[in-house]
Amino acid sequence: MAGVEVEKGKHVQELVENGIDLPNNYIWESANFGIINASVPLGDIPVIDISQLTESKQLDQLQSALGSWGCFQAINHGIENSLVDEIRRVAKEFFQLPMIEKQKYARKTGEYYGYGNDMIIFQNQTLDWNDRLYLSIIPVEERKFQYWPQNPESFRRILHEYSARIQQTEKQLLKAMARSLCLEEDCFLKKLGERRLIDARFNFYPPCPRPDLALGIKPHADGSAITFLLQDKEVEGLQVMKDDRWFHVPIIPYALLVIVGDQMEIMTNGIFKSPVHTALANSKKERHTLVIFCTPEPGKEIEPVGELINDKRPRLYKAVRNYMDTYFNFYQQAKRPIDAAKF
Ligand SMILES: O=C(O)CCC(=O)C(=O)O
Ligand SMILES: [Fe+2]
Repeated sequence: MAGVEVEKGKHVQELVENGIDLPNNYIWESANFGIINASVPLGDIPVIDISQLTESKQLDQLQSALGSWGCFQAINHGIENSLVDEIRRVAKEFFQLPMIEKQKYARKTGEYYGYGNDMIIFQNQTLDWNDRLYLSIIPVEERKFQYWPQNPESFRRILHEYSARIQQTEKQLLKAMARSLCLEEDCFLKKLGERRLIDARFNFYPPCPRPDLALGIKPHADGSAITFLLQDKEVEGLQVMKDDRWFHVPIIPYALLVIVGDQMEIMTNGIFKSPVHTALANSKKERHTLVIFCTPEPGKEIEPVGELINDKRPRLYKAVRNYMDTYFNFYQQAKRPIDAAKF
């Protein structure tokens, strides 16, 4: 990925603090997957107690959720409410720091990690109304601590605890996903590799002067295997597409929204769906979310599981290595990035 960024823009927060009108490069003529619409229906997204995934009823529920919505609200995920409160608090405190303090962790042009805003990859790209802090959390030895805030003082400790819990949940869920498809339970874990990566992306959406014209995050499908999204406790904004229609994702304050990523769609030969989703901007309230991306070990080749290819279901995807390299080429086109991996 390094080197593809053509230019680095201003943080959204700086635009807001300088009181300027919405710049042209944030304005969507019409979003690729439909126009911005704040009045879509609330989605009936399945809610699954993931402490019960040993039971066949819950496994059936899981399979059905991931094959239709491509996401579900996980409750009883093993991360205590107090830790969720803590991570929300330190994230908010970080984004409230003066710009000069946050800039100590600034993302370098062309790199992923650090504090920054939407990467400018195309000359005429429409930008997301969002600032973010992007950190690699697993494997622990590969953390780039120069980007891990030391202010607020407890940030690193709390993120470390959260990472450990997420890592357990990821493993448990990847096994359950395999079992729900009658596959050997380590099947996805092996495909993704021992040294697979987990990244954290703290999203901050400042209030936006024209939420009818700008988007918090453009429509996209995640390039991960699976994603854990901790929504803002109070402020809505996330929409997910199902059968070509948009739905609001309801807030369940301590649930994690588990989203199928493109790698999982490839491994399951299209049985699990990597859904297109977007986040709206909000005129009055700021919004914070924490997104955890679980991705394959770098260089691993990802392809459909053999057992999921048969006469009724021909192979849909090629083997793909370093899928994220192709990801941004499709980022802003009117098709899902995963189409790059189709035959
Ligand atoms: O913040 C949200 O609600 C969505 C974020 C998201 O989809 C992402 O960071 O990939
Ligand atoms: Fe996403």
